[in-house]
Amino acid sequence: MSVQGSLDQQWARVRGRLKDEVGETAYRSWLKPLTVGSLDGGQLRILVPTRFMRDWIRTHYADRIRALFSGENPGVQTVEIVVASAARPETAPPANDMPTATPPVPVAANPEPVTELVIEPSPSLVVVEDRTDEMSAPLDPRFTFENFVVGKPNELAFAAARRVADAQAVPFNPLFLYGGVGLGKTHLMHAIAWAIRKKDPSRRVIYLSAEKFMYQFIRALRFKDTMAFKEQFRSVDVLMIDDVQFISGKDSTQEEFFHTFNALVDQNRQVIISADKSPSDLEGMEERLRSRLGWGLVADIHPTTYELRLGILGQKADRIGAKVPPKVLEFLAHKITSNVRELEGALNRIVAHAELVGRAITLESAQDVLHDLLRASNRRVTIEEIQKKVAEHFNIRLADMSSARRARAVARPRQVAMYLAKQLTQRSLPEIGRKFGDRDHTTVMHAVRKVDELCGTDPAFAEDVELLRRMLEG
Ligand SMILES: Nc1ncnc2c1ncn2[C@@H]1O[C@H](COP(=O)(O)OP(=O)(O)OP(=O)(O)O)[C@@H](O)[C@H]1O
Repeated sequence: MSVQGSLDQQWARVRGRLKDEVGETAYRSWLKPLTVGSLDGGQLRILVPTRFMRDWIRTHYADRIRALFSGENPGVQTVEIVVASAARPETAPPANDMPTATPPVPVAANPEPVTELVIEPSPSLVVVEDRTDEMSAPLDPRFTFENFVVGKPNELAFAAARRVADAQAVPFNPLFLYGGVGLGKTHLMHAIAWAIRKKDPSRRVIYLSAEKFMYQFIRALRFKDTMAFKEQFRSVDVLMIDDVQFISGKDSTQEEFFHTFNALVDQNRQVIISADKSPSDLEGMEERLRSRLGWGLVADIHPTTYELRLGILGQKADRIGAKVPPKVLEFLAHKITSNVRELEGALNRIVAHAELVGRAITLESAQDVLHDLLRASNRRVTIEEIQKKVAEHFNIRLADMSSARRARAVARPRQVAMYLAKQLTQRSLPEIGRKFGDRDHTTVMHAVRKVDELCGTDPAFAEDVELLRRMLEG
């Protein structure tokens, strides 16, 4: 037998093993179109029909191909994945990624721009309990309902997600979750998938980002495989598409999505969508799609509050078994207000640092570790901000910063705010006095002295003041 002949045979065996390992769907999508090229000085060339397949295979399968092939043929030391028209895909895709004079099956009036064709695939397609589909990546095990901290800003979205997960019949279609970056949309979607999976493993749930939906669609177009694409998406029980704003302005993907969406809703299958904006605010989205997206329940996730941030930090610290003093958690909840992802990142950094240096976490160490982060959010602090933070901290009304009330519960926080205004701003005593309900500069002076004195005698009070100072100045 020729060398090529035996390579072909070895490849056939390797492919058989790969098929068993990755499953029929992934095999058909990615591995079947590959052919074996030459073996030269230990380097085996595997030929793929397109550049994006090359990149995907390199990232996901090249190591495995090498391991299996060298088992068949010890002469194989490395595997190189190369684009070559010699590859023989069953579906006969074009030889490269660039558009040909007659592009494959342009189904919509406005074909996608060419750049969409080279979007890097990544394994974010998750098919829960569809065991035949090995394209699936696992759901994030941390993203469960149990790990989701509920507060005012997300209670509606949480309740809606729970309802969808628990209901026997489709309660509203679609469920549309929207909110800013890092506020828990993906977390809730995964939580729904986990809950459904637990309750009824036979239900087919697909979760994927709109970007991957588009990628799959374009790939199906290129491989003239749109029937399989449609079948895959229209036969599910629950379809979740994350970050749907991604397909704004992508007309043919929108078109396909619209049909998929309608087909599922018509069959009373649950559709769950997330986006960074409400359906009516999704620019670049066809009117009929926008309107359909708003037909079910639209639930927004608001920016976090201090209480929610503190709750999330507490839960997260417990979960990772880290001993973080409450003051540090409060400090973080005050300082990192952008989104939950950053909040978690900050906590992780502090915990990792403490473990590394073998020291307990303190307010000082936290501040050191997060120096860069805090500096970035650092601005010149104003008296108004000081008043607001101090009022929040001591749980009094902001109006009492300027009111005439003299009860200790109000007067003491007011003094603290004056003290901090003196410390943290360039304002003179009379200026500060004016901001606190037109008080005299001697009142401010007295407040500064009083707070100084209390800090010397009452450690808990000193700690409070220090915490506030750090929060305000970063
Ligand atoms: N209420 C919450 N309780 C616990 N963890 C949360 C909560 N909200 C968000 N998180 C966590 O914050 C991180 C970011 O959340 P997620 O990825 O779901 O955000 P997103 O809204 O999908 O953001 P993006 O718009 O970037 O996709 C995740 O680690 C998630 O677990």
